[in-house]
Amino acid sequence: MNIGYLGIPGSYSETALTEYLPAGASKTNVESFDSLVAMLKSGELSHIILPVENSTTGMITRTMDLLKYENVYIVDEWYLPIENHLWAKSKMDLSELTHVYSHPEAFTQTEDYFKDYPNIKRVSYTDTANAARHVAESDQTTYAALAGDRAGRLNGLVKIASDINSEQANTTRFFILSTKKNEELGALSYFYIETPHKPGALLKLLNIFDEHKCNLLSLNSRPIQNKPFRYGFFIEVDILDTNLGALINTLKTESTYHHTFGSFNPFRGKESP
Ligand SMILES: O=C(O)C(=O)Cc1ccccc1
Repeated sequence: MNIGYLGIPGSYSETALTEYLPAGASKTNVESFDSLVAMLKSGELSHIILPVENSTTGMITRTMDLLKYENVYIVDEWYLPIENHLWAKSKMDLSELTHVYSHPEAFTQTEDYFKDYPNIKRVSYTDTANAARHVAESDQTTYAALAGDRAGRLNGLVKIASDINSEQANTTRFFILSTKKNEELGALSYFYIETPHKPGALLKLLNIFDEHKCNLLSLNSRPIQNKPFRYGFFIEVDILDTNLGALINTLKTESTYHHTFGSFNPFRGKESP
């Protein structure tokens, strides 16, 4: 098992993967979400880990949108509590700060904090750990990185602002994906479905879940590319009392496009060492 993750050691994806990693599996660092999906499809990686949902900001569309039309499946999930900190080369006053480097997802989670610092320029970087490395290697003492503890410490930086998330309980959910479905059924399933553009189409779809005794866990609508103001739906359900095969067959009758991301078991928490 060779699992690809975004960034370099210390990134949130790598931290989640280090906690998740099954015995004997290896980690491969990759520069972008697109490359991770491409390397999974080509067979270069057997699995990838992607951040997919955040407790503060909801579905992470920049990853989920990459999966809609691919034959990839969710085999497991992991939850990582995330504290974003500001890291610089040395102790400094926040008023001296000119640039903050980070992954866009970390900026989304800390939006409120930066309202008080309108002069600080936020610069997108490949991942939070690479942003920390960039600040460590730069000559500029007015630069900082927005990143987690491991990224800051691994790059020898100094914390200048601690836990600046907009919400206190900030947790990110990760999916572990493969091109092979789990052989055994898990308790959860996840779908992406496009319906005919007709009155009642979504209602018909939701009725199917009801008829198959599925507890709906989440529903997110996303614009369909090149079809302005038309939407597809990501739907997550509990399938404990459901015949998944029968459910999928019925869903197909009411959808113009349908992908089932297999089924998987819910996160049970970190095992104690
Ligand atoms: O940039 C990282 O460290 C990542 O792994 C992406 C990310 C950023 C913020 C929250 C979760 C994942």
